[in-house]
Amino acid sequence: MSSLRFRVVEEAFKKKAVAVERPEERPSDYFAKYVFNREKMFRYLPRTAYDALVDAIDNGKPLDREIADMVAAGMKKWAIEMGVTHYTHWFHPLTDGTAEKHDAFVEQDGNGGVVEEFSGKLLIQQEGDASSFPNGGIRNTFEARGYSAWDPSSPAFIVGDTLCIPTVFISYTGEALDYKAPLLKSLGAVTEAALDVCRYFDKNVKKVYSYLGWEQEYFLVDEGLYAARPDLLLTGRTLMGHESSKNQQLEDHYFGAIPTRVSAFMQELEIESLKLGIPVKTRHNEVAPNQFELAPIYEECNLANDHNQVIMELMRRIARRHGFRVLLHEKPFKGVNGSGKHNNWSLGTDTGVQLLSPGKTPEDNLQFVTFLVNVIMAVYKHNGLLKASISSATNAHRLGANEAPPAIISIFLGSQMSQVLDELENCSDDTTISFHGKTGVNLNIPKIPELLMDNTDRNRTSPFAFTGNRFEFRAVGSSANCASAMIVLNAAVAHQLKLFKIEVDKLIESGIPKEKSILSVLKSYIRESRPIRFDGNGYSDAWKEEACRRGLDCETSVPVIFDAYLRPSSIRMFSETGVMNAVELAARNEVKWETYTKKVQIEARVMGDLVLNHILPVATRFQSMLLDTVCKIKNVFPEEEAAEISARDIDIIRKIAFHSTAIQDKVAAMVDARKLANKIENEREKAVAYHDTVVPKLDEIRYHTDKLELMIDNQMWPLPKYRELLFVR
Ligand SMILES: NC(=O)CC[C@H](N)C(=O)O
Repeated sequence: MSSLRFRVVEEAFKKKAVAVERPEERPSDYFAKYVFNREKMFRYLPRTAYDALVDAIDNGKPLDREIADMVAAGMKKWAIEMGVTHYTHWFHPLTDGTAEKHDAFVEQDGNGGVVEEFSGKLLIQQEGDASSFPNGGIRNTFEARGYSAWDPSSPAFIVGDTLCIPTVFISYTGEALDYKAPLLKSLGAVTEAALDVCRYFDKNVKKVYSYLGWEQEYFLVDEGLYAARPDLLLTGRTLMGHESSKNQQLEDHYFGAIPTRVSAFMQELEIESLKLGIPVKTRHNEVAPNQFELAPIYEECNLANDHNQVIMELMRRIARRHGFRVLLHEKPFKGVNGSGKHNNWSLGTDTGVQLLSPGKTPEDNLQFVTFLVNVIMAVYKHNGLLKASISSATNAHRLGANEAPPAIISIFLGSQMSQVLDELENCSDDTTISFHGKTGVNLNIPKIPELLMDNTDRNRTSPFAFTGNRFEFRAVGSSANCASAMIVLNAAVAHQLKLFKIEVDKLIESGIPKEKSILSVLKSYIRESRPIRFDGNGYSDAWKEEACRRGLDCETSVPVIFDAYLRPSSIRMFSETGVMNAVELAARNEVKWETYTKKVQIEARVMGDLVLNHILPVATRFQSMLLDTVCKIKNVFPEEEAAEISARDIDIIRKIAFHSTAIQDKVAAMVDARKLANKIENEREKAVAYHDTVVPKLDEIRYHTDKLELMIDNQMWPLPKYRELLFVR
């Protein structure tokens, strides 16, 4: 009998919700308690330092050393009052995680004692060992320096006894080694390009913001059960497991009553998030059993992304206090919904206009259509690159099934907006615009309903859906750093808006009125970008064929998908927007290929260990028990009767032999494939070899193991089964 499995199941069943200590104040009182936000800046900084810092945050003005010293002193004072003893530069290396190295404030005072100090120098910049983080060959170990530099646009915050300072991480030669540096550059590019275009419509606009509202999906699994699954522990997903008879078919989990242990976890997570200034808003059961979702109110993109990184860490920590492990993997369980992190993206102005929201007047709507069509055009031109931005070894398991979009980027507009664009494209130039003297311009832009139906049912299979006032990039994976997708999207839209402006300006210079120039360019874009628009079922084979015919990127091999970063059109787009140069792009791809290989390699090793040391020995033992029974039957009964009685057991013995042999052979083949792939030096070719020769073996081994799970005595099966992992809570 498998004692560990039964013990953990029994213990999990006994667990009760952990009591959560609720603060006495209301959320609005403790919101951002641990954040050095404007209110605290005002309180703890001299006026000159406050003004300079606000100018740096709002307008990117550089801060001088003297001001940095004042800011550091104010931050330290606040942090020490909050009981803080350490500080850290907090950054996002290319690992899909965060990094922090804590230093105490203490310094020797020269008299045998210590004082607590924190200078502007330490706030602004710190040296780190770049070669110990993924760097794609940019830093060799013998010249390993890199440094982290303060990002004043994201406020410092306190976790435990440590003051965390958001920073970018770059090599000494200036290349970005993280997600934040290129994200900030892409945001600078898009807000500047969008501002230029906004000025066609409103000269009073001074600033444009790029917003992000992420939705974090995740699973919770009881900690004991998790510990009894080496595959979950080491790879984040189950490499084997026959599907549970009941899973999500009844659609009874989605939006259902939140289980009590989970509800306690969510309450604590929300309290801690609010204290860190994260405006968490929505919580609910997701589609798969034991799957849940959390979403905040949207924020400026860089801040929103920092908050997502903070919250993933918080989830991991708080889950453990509640006897759970949180699974952020995109597809922890085969056959049920995977987890996405839908990125709701939009642009807005300092005058309060949402640029992707239909307006009330025809002029407003021309502005709306301008931004809408340019986004569509950017996504069309860079659809392969956008796919590369969300692709990973883990997300590959999720795409294409259970409400996750397929591995082809297309845009869902919904019938109303599609109709508006069709009408625009087909109307003649003269009938489109008519002037009414000085009172303004009458644009015969088709009437756009103010409230567009958010047709969520039909956009479920769309990777990029328009939802009335924003786009929802649904293909992003739950474990990803949103920045990967946001860098590409913001940069591509920035580039597109710049091209648009050049074209429109040329027409205006040739004497064509502004509105007419804008419309004429838009019409050509609507025509050109038509292939990216698709409102149908993204899962159908017909769409796959159709998408290839339309010239959309239909590549499904993750390592090959990454090639999109190095296409001339991508390099041009990134360099012309100043977001990344060719060296950085090449280095990042090295990291992507290497990470892909290592993830598959780890899975292959875990799989080999599990089947050889956990599953096959049990299969043999059970088979031998059946053989015993068959022999005993033979001793007791006449030959014919014995054959009849033991027929079922003999059948199972044969099947176990068949599947066990298959597993043995396939593990050997997988090991050979790995050995061969490991000899390849080129990272891209190695990743391709892993994809083509190792990944299929994992699926084949799983097939046979899952068959064994169905025939071996339940008492003997060593790993917690899907029904236990998904339904015990
Ligand atoms: N209801 C939903 O939106 C499901 C989304 C799905 N879990 C995904 O992978 O994206």
